[in-house]
Amino acid sequence: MSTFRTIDDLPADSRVLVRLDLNSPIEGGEPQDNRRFERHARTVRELAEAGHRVVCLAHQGRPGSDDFTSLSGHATILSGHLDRDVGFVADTHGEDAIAAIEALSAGEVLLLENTRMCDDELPEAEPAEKAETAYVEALAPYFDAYVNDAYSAAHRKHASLVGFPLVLPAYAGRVMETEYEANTAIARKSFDGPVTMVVGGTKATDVIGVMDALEGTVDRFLLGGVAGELFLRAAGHPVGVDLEGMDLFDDQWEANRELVEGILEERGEEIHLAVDLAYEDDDGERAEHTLEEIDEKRVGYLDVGTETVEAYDPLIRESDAVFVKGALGVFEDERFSVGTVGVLKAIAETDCFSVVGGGDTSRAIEMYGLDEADFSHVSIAGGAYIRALTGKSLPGVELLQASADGD
Ligand SMILES: Nc1ncnc2c1ncn2[C@@H]1O[C@H](COP(=O)(O)OP(=O)(O)OP(=O)(O)O)[C@@H](O)[C@H]1O
Ligand SMILES: O=C(O)[C@H](O)COP(=O)(O)O
Repeated sequence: MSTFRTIDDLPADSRVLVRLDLNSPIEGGEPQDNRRFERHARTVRELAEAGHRVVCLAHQGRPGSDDFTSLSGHATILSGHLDRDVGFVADTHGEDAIAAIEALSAGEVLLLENTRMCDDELPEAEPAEKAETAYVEALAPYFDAYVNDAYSAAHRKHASLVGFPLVLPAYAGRVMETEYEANTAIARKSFDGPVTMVVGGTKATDVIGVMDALEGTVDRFLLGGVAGELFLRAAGHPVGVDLEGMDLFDDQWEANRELVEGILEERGEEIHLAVDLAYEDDDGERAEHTLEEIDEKRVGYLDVGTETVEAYDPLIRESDAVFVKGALGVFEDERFSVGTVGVLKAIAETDCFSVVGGGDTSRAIEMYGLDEADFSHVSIAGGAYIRALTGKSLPGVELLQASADGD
């Protein structure tokens, strides 16, 4: 484990400023409950039950985007998970925020307004600069400690993530601890048997970068999704191209072509590609093509095929560790969930160390009735998970370590 201080080390009766990541899908203007609330509730509950005064910070969306909203609905959802009131004030650091902070009693919880509604939060800048913003200077004097629980945002150098830990003693929350442990395992742990990575999803550029960075760490990659088709294209199969109206493959192919061809040529033995692919036929049913049958891409492929799942299954079962980044198909449609659910089931049935990352992909676990307890860790991080896999440190994490070292 790192040299963080954790919330176990907090002095009694602290006034604690806690950074959470409650960034959520927004539907009809309302945040949708998801794993992030449940996970962060554990940290907040512990702090409140220990008698600290707990003031939470979080962001939602980016200025100008449709999901850039107030956090009032987030307070309601968090409150439901905690089974205790979460006060909300529609102010980031002005008079109303300060009055609400001052009115807080031991064990009470307050959520301040979306950090990104404060001009000082964005853009990214060095911690020393962020520590001198009006935002940090206005809030910090009201607190004894800063807790960063927002592992999934810890790759951002925003004021609420890097400013406060410079001016307040900083501690890791429970989510920060567990995410850090699991997501850096690929770099820190050594495994006796094969290490496998399941790679899919739509963000091919990201995952291909991960594959490049993990040379020598991962023994084999099982591919599907968009990245899988790009590798098949590099192997000479006429897939991985955009059909009319599609915008998934060609740009990512241009951006990654050399890398994909290089990986395939130099590390081909590590790369396992689909042997069949699934599509929607004219009757709206799932249908499959073997690679041999594909002489031209005529349909959009939405999943790996059944034979591919059969080929991947034993490779997973003999692994000592499996990391998942991205779904093997459009699992949100049950007809095209075979690949994603097939590999997740195989992982769940083994004792291997397993991490499932990516907000979209991890949703398949509850959608298809799998038990989260059958995985070592289901990450709530997207970009931060990618960075951890590629061995990069996160500014928010570094500052927690620096804060502990400075004592
Ligand atoms: N062949 C495919 N064509 C189109 N979409 C696909 C295909 N295969 C998988 N997907 C989609 O990929 C999505 C999941 O991958 P994504 O790249 O969003 O990664 P993630 O790691 O789960 O999420 P995030 O990085 O956003 O946290 C799923 O929603 C699925 O529908
Ligand atoms: O949802 C996330 O992945 C994090 O909250 C980071 O959000 P961002 O990409 O808008 O910084």
